Amino acid sequence: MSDLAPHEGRDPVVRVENLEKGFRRRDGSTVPAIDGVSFDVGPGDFLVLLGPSGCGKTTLLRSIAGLETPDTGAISFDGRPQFAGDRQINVAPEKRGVSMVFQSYALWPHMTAFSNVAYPLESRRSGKRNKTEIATRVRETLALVGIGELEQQYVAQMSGGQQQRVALARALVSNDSLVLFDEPLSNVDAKVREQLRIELLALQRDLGFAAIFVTHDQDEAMQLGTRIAVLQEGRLAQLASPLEVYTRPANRYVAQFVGTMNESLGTVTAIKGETAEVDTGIGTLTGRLNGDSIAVGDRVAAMWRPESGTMTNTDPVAANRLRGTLKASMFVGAYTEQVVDVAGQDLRVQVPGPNVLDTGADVWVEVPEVDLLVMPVEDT
Ligand SMILES: Nc1ncnc2c1ncn2[C@@H]1O[C@H](COP(=O)(O)OP(=O)(O)OP(=O)(O)O)[C@@H](O)[C@H]1O
Repeated sequence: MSDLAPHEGRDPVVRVENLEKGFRRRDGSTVPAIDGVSFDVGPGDFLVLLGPSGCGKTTLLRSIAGLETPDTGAISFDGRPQFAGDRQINVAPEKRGVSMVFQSYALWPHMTAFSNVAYPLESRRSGKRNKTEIATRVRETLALVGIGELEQQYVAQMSGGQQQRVALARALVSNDSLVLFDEPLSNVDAKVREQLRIELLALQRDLGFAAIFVTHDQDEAMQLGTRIAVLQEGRLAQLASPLEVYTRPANRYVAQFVGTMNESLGTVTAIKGETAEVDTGIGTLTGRLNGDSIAVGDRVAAMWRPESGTMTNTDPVAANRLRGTLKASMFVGAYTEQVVDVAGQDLRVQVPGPNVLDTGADVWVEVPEVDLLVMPVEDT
């Protein structure tokens, strides 16, 4: 899959073309960590690379930073080649003019916040700035990420959240047009993580840099990304807006990985226009075709999201009525997550407010046709 598009006459901030990178295993086999990936990142884009462990996110990000050398393909920044396999071009990381924030912070613990943040300016562009200019810029940046008062504190004496703010300041201090993030929020607790996400988005919008952000956390991807690239064994399974990835997943792998899906496997018994009827172990389900070339007799997955279903104790009239027993009810605050046993399969339904039915009650689950996706099963 490719996502190269013209950007109104100007070069994209990042262009990745047909990138490939394999790692040799001890047994002599090769793992294709990046397998023919192409995409553009425009000015101000926030691209999230999402996927499970081992799908190639970090290798792709490190290749863009210049910390990993791809086998073939090309990477350019603003039209300037950084890597070109066929032309032996491979610009050194420190010459690429990008900043990176790591999961491990990668700070010097026995140096102050100020010294850590000043480092890129002193090492990379010392010729252009004098000491006073550097100090002003460092202080501005520390204030920007909310730790102006900690400038003389040693990093080793800071909380995880404060250290990650120092790492963020160090990435922003050079004012690069591209900042790369490798799971930067996974070592801080849930509340701090949430706060840092909000601040990061505001900073990115205000400063206007393009971001590429690696995560395996689909909530984080949905919250941060202007676009999400879902990776599957080194390939791009889908690259689209969070809304599109959620409502029109490109395949079953994406549907299963992003958000929660109820899934019943079955066989197509009829197709009418964009709608298919599927014979499943829990009854006949009707939904939207989500995939090319699905035919009668094909093995498919009927999938729908917990918030698309409704649960009642009276027989509904519409299609996709499923009779079951309320197995569990979990009040989560904004909604109640219901688990309904339908012919031995646990289905999840989210209903607003608290539950009014007793566990063990006979219930009906109803799913609108438009919210049920019929997907091929052979492509995962
Ligand atoms: N230095 C290496 N030597 C050999 N194999 C490697 C090396 N680095 C990565 N791999 C392999 O390449 C594949 C992609 O790894 P990568 O770290 O990019 O995945 P990831 O999606 O970032 O995973 P995680 O979320 O766990 O960091 C995996 O199969 C991994 O085992």
